[in-house]
Amino acid sequence: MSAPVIDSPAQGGVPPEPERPTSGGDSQPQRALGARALWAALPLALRKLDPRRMWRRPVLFIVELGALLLTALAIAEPFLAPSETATPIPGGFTWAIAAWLWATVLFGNLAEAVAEGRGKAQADSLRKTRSETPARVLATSGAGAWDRSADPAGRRATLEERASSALTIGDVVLVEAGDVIPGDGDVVHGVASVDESAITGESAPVVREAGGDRSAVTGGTRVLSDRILVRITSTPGQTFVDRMISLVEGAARRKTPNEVALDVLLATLTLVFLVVTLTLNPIASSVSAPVHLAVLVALLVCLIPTTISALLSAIGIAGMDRLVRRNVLALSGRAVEAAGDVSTLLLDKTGTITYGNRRAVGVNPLPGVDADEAWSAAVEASLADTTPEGRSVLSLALSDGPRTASALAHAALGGTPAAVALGEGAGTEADAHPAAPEGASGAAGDAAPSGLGRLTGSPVAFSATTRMSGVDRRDGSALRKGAGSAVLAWLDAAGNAPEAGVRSALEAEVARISAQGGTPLVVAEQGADGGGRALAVIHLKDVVKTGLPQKFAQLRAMGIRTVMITGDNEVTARAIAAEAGVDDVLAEATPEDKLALIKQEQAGGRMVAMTGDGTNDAPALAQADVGVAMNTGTSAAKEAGNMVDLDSDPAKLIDIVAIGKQLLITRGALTTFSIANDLAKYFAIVPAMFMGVFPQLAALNVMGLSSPASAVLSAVIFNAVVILALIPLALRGVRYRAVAASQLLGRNLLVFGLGGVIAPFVGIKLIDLVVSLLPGF
Ligand SMILES: Nc1ncnc2c1ncn2[C@@H]1O[C@H](COP(=O)(O)OP(=O)(O)OP(=O)(O)O)[C@@H](O)[C@H]1O
Ligand SMILES: [K+]
Ligand SMILES: [Mg+2]
Repeated sequence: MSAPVIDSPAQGGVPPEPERPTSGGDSQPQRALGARALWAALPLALRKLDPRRMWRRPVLFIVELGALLLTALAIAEPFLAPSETATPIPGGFTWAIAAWLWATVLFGNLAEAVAEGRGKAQADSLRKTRSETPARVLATSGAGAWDRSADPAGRRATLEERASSALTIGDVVLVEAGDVIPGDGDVVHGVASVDESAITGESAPVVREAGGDRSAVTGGTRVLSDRILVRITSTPGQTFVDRMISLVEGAARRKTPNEVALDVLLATLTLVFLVVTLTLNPIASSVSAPVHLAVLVALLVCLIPTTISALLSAIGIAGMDRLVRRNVLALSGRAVEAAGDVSTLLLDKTGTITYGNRRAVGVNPLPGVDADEAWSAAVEASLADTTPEGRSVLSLALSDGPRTASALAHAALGGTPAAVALGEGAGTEADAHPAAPEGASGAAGDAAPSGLGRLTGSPVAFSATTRMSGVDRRDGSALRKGAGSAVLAWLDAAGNAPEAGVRSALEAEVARISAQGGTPLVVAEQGADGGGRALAVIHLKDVVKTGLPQKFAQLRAMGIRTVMITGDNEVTARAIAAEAGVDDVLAEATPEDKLALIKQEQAGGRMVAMTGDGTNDAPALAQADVGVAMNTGTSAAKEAGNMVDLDSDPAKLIDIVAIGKQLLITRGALTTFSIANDLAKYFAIVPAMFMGVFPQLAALNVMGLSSPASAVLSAVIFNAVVILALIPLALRGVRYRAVAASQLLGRNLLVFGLGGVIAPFVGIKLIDLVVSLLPGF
């Protein structure tokens, strides 16, 4: 819990944001914003005074120029002939104003520096994961070594030791239990449990495996068991951890379009006040002596919106930092803002709503098909299927299938070229399986693609668009397994629609599996001569993540509609949707359908968030306003989204939306406060400036300030101090509560608008009481 150190006057009644402990990524136990944090940020704040950096913040840049000008004037003044001015100026006045203008700029820089400094400790601990590790690179040229369709020569792969910093995209490295993964990549062979705590802070190991939606691994994490082949997908220096570091340090941050727009508005306002101030003397010259330069600059600085300009970037950085503390990496500030306005959340099913560990648990023959034939077809249709689902069919057949199917599965699981490269004997799995006949393992010398044992023909890989996988046999016949509708359409197209009896049995089986939330895969065969039939239904099982219904109810209360979009069939989708508690489902969706749905929602003016993990979700993640990729997902998904959730928790969007809303509200509130504040300062300074000339103006001196010089200096001091006082609020954020936006707006206008008007009157008066003690003021 960060303790509010300085309470701003406008903050009354806004309870501090409740902060939960996060599972990890937060190496600082406390982020209390005390004097220590401000002190630690001072060097950076001083470096930010460099005009080459300053000009990006035009309002503060004007203040810096004013400070420079008055410093020069203060130095030169003793050597200049005294001239009469409208305001009586005591000695040291110019110095005092100049000093407080420097303080104003410094406080503005401090706000940004403190915000940036908060990620420092985490960045340092992330840096440790980037240490150099030796990598064992597969020396056979590129893909051939592990590609199943490669020439059998690929089996003679050798390993070459190389430094992790010398890896290039496309290298395939061998990583074994105990090794640190040398770079970001996708697992192309094998399954391993991986300790990702260095990045996620979560100590439970995660499973990473080839082929599916859980294939991405991050450099710097450690393999705990087994061995995997990883194809490197990013060059050293541009890895996920590198991006994380620059993110938590705020180095990668760019102004969001909204911030740019606000900046332009504030700069325009500044320009207007600049013109007003510059024309003051020429206009007043007929009735009055000129206004002293220090008073003019003070007036300008008090009128321009310094408060919000100083705090603007800190508010944005703090929003991203709050996400990091909840283990969400926002890769763009724009996404954080968009999150505040999200009204629809689309979620992928497998791996997002479910754990994504979809495994075959049964192969059920259809009427007229014997078990042997059904299982063998299921295995054969999975021989070339590299997805975890496909491999799970082989493992199931190996352990539970009839003898022929089991032997076939055994042949396929042993002796792939990749397995040879890994040093796996062609009989690793056979040892556990006595039924495996001699000679079934290893496919060397076979005419078939190496390692695929009995696969004679060309493999048909799974795609989310066809929703099928299988094999086209040499003799012209073909096997397919996949979504019921897809396989039936495949049979139908060749005039092989199953007869009524089979069809109803098939439908009953599909319905039975679907009703349990399982994924049914129908296996079918078509001969070269035209005949064809459905053979079996494979039951894939997955588990819904816990605690989702309550979380989705919370999203509903926030006005966000949740829609699950899945490639799975309607019944399965509905079963899972009911269990998870989402509002709506779109079933049998192809990647194009997902994309189209997002575009359609966006066309209706709605902000859309999407969470997903698969490569087939990537286009949708990229199109969504907020695209949250699960950390368990593929590199492509993580690349496409603008946020990554290290905890892979679809309900994380609740936090993301709350933080986005809080960011928008905080910025709105502080903008209101800043502008209301500046108007009030006008009443302090203008009467003071001309009181000598127009005594009637004394009526405007409602605060009863001690002298014109004290009034001007007090206003400048207040203007600087208010920035410092509001830094904690800017970083912590105005508390967001799930109430109607209009209610929130009204309340904030009242608190921050009224507060902004009243605060300077009280503050300036108090400062004036102190300043008036100075001689001459
Ligand atoms: N290895 C496979 N072989 C054949 N068909 C498959 C395979 N894996 C999945 N399918 C079928 O294709 C459909 C779409 O699969 P996929 O996992 O790509 O869907 P998705 O759009 O990512 O949706 P979700 O991940 O939410 O289930 C599945 O529902 C299933 O019917
Ligand atoms: K100001
Ligand atoms: Mg998916």
